[in-house]
Amino acid sequence: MTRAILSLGSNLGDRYAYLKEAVTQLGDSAVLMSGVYETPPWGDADQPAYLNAVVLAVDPAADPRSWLDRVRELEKAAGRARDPERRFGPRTLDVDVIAVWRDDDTPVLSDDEELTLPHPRAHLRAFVLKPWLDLQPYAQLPGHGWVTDLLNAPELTADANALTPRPDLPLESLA
Ligand SMILES: Nc1ncnc2c1ncn2[C@@H]1O[C@H](COP(=O)(O)OP(=O)(O)OP(=O)(O)O)[C@@H](O)[C@H]1O
Ligand SMILES: Nc1nc2c(c(=O)[nH]1)N=C(CO)CN2
Repeated sequence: MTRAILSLGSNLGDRYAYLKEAVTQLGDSAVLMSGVYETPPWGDADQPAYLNAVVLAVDPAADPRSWLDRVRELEKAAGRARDPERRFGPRTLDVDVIAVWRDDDTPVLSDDEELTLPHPRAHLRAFVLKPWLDLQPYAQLPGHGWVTDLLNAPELTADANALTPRPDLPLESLA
């Protein structure tokens, strides 16, 4: 059994519908959903604002690799509309595997290009860290320490302050 923190993002089309559909497809494995946040684009400024959220997913049958297979399926179902020339460009749905833990709570570490764990840019992204804290105030990002310390780092202050909670767009009731 493994549990995973997954991050969801969308900035094209009906953004909320894409997030809801992803949670619905995760089904019983989606155990906890964060609030949804409206977030300015990170990494490539010339695109619309994103909706972002984080999900704690648990599955007795999932090995680390199967989380990657699942997120690819979710992105495929959302049409994966994105420009291959723009690495951090707009997309209907982006689902990243942020970190995975085994049953005994040990984190899965991987430097495989296909599945790097923890996600190599998670510690730089307020749009991942802030929603994650909603779910787990004492969360630690393996190899990087407390999520709250990462979010409060001076380099992330501007990004953290620019996140807007969207309580009008709940995901909790969908699982
Ligand atoms: N932890 C991870 N979660 C999701 N994909 C990963 C991870 N580690 C490596 N990858 C690989 O990254 C590839 C590109 O993924 P994706 O299209 O989501 O990247 P991106 O959205 O452009 O950038 P980012 O991963 O920084 O959000 C995927 O095909 C996948 O195999
Ligand atoms: N705010 C925000 N910015 C992004 C996001 C995202 O989910 N939210 N995803 C990206 C894909 O790599 C690039 N930039």
